[in-house]
Amino acid sequence: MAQLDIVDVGHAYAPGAEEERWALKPLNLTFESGKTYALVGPSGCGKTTLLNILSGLVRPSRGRVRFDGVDVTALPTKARNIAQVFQFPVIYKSMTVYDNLAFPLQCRRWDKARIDAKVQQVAEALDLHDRLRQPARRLTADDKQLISLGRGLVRDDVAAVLMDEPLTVIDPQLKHSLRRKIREITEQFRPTVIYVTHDQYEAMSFAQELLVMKDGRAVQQGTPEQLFEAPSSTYVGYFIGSPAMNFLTVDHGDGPFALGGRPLSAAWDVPASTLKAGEVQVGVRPEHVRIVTDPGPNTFPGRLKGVSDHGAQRVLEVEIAGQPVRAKTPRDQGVPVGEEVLVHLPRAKVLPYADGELVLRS
Ligand SMILES: Nc1ncnc2c1ncn2[C@@H]1O[C@H](COP(=O)(O)OP(=O)(O)OP(=O)(O)O)[C@@H](O)[C@H]1O
Repeated sequence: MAQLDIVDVGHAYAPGAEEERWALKPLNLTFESGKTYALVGPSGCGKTTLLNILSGLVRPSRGRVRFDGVDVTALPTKARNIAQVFQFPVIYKSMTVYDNLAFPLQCRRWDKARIDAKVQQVAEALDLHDRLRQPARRLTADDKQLISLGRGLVRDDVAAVLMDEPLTVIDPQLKHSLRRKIREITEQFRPTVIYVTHDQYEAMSFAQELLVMKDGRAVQQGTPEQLFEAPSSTYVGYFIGSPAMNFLTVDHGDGPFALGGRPLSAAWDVPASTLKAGEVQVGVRPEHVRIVTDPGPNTFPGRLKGVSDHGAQRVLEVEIAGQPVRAKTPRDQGVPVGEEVLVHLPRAKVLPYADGELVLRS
């Protein structure tokens, strides 16, 4: 498996377009060997363009693509030695499951015994070992998608596995198990994986690192935990997490922040001199918001506006100083009686944002 480097790569579909309108603004990225990455963001943010630049389907308007230090920018897809899994499973319909998995190795002229050992190993991992003699066309869509992945994994020399929304056509009830299966397999075989999805939950539960994209830019890269605990912008805070992060506009003068006339402390102090005139917000995840019975620091009177069920948890819709706040609480905690509630925002989990960007600890 290879390390993939994107060096000052940018792309415009319309030649001559000004850089601000490029589908992918010039950027530098490293995808380390053996790690799983998810490119995540709303439709049109440039995920597929970046993936296609890695696969060679799109030649970037600018910059270089390197696999293990070798410049592959000018190489076509088939010379890059990558495996691809698309939205729709790609299988050889007339072949058995065995032959689908064996085909890439036959093309590489492996001997029969070696092919057999490798196909058996990968089929075991995919849970397809008892269906190797079946025609591949008879399998369900999720199993066909596993074959697409398996065809990449049988090759020892594959540089990376690129997946573009591989769960799109899978039945909702099978998505969860297929995602778990793909994750188990990638942990076992440790390929370099770049996985494109617009679904943040899919990205968070699959990848070791996420790259959040917006308007052709990579706005934050980090582990699921880093993106959850410290979104670098309100955009990432809204995009990652369910429900989204709460953002509350606060008053700020020379002293600490205030919400509805009461002091509100953030995880770190932000000197007033570092804040420009724009809007200042604090962000706090619904998972960290607490409904309490006693007044205290960072505790605000609120009104309970609604309750919704999220499986094992409930989401309480509260209003503090006229602003909506969501609290995610375990189901067994019960629902407060009456409309008047006290809401605690734990200081360590309250992050400061100015003009939509996280204010870093100075
Ligand atoms: N072949 C193309 N020709 C012209 N413009 C394109 C082409 N492909 C993509 N674009 C534009 O480039 C931008 C980025 O598209 P891209 O498909 O990379 O985004 P995406 O995040 O993968 O979105 P989606 O999830 O909808 O595929 C969009 O504005 C899109 O309309």
